[in-house]
Amino acid sequence: MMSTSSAGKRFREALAAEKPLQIMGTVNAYAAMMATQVGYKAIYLSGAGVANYSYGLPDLGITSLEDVLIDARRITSVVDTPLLVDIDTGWGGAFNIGRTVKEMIRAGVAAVHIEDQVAQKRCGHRPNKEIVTKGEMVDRVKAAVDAKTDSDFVIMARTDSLQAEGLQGVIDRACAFVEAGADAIFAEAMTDITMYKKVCDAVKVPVLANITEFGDTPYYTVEQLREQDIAMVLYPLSGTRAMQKAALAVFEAVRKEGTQVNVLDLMQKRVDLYKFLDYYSYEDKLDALFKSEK
Ligand SMILES: C[C@](O)(C(=O)O)[C@H](CC(=O)O)C(=O)O
Ligand SMILES: [Mg+2]
Repeated sequence: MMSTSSAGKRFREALAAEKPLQIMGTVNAYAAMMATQVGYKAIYLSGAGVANYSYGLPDLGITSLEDVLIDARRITSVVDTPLLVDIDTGWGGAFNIGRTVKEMIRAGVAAVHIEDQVAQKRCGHRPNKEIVTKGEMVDRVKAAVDAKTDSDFVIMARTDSLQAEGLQGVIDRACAFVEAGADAIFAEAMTDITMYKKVCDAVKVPVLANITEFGDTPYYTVEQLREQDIAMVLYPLSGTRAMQKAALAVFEAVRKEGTQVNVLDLMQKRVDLYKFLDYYSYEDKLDALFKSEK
């Protein structure tokens, strides 16, 4: 049963129900179904995920609004779980950002995060990131907030400023973005757990911690982050990275050994696939249809 309440409202309900809210990255519709059935109350479409795995491109601001919308729509078509989407820098000036927000809401997305990097952005956990001025990012946030057609839709402002401006820069920016109407803050690439509390204390909106792998942030637990007052924990690509590693092992084994028998354990079984897809109920309907035609 698809829900009738707005996706933004469902995201806010999830935030109220779980602290910190675990947000699991789901690179495609099927991953979204699995994460939902495992019990995640919110899911995520990663910009890096779309670029890397849907388009075979690095996460450098090369993909566009429509590229991300295609993947977002596929997810919102099959699950009600509120979806947070990475819109990078919003893909342009104020009018572009406004259009991005409206299209995301139309696509059934619950929340987006927009960041203060230059258009030619990098992954948040890479060196030499360049950021726009606080004023320019405030304009981005205002354009995003202004474009909301659902007041419950969540605009999360991400700041990549730790590298260039230190923690004080992060805090100053976060406060300015909240002032401009941001509903939540994404404190990107924090390097020490105590930084989170300082950001949370400075702003009165929910703050997200990105616990991505192989980056600048240690693997803080939900428990540790709760103590810092963090409201959301993001795992943008955890399942996806595991999928790629398993697939590579299978590709290599079949090529080398001429059979897949030694890598079957890396694969999801047909019965499990069908369970997550609710395949059997489709088959039952099909059987009933054919029977009634006889
Ligand atoms: C969250 C992120 O923006 C993403 O696109 O998933 C990336 C994640 C990553 O590269 O590990 C980021 O942190 O920049
Ligand atoms: Mg990203």
